[in-house]
Amino acid sequence: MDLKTTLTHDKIELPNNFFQNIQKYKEHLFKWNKIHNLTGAKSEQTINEFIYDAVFPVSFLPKVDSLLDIGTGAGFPGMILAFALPHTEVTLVEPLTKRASFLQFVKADLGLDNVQVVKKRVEEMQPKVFDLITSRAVTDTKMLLRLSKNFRDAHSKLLFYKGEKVFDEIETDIDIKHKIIETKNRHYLLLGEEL
Ligand SMILES: C[S@@+](CC[C@H](N)C(=O)[O-])C[C@H]1O[C@@H](n2cnc3c(N)ncnc32)[C@H](O)[C@@H]1O
Repeated sequence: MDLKTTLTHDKIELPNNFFQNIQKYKEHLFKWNKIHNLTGAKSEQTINEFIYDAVFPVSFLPKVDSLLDIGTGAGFPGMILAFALPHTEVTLVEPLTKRASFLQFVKADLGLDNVQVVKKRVEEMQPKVFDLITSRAVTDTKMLLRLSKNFRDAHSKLLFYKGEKVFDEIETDIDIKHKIIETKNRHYLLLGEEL
């Protein structure tokens, strides 16, 4: 996949320095991933697919001032969204030392003023309301709703990156409005009282 061509074709609005940041991020990820097991995505092709998957929601998300990404791992989707949304304060919560250190290194090296890395489990964070909460490949929807309780109010939106299992997950007692945005490889589950 040629990431730039695909994103330009999809008319996804991105800041001027987005691809510069992506280039540096990928270089760091390749180096760190050789030593530490940061992500299963090893080839450039797979990493480009992960980046596309992370950033695609910019095409349908409302403007948000603050974002919490639960379990960012090596950067998906929170770090990629932070490159795409430089005016959004992005908090990345990740308990594993190596992954949190990598995120902190990327923040420092790329000079990302809008990123904060919290090396904790989300349950250990002080309560605070965010406009948007994201999460990919961490746990099921019911548990994510439980884990995010202290970090949202009636105005907040949640965006969970899901596969086809999403249909089973939303059949259980979820008492919040939702929409599913489907692409070829992804079911984006958007939730919120005000949808
Ligand atoms: C399978 S990885 C997915 C990482 C990344 N979101 C991605 O899609 O590539 C799950 C991540 O969630 C983190 N995690 C697990 N439980 C968590 C919790 N309670 N709070 C915050 N992060 C958690 C793990 O440390 C791990 O890095």
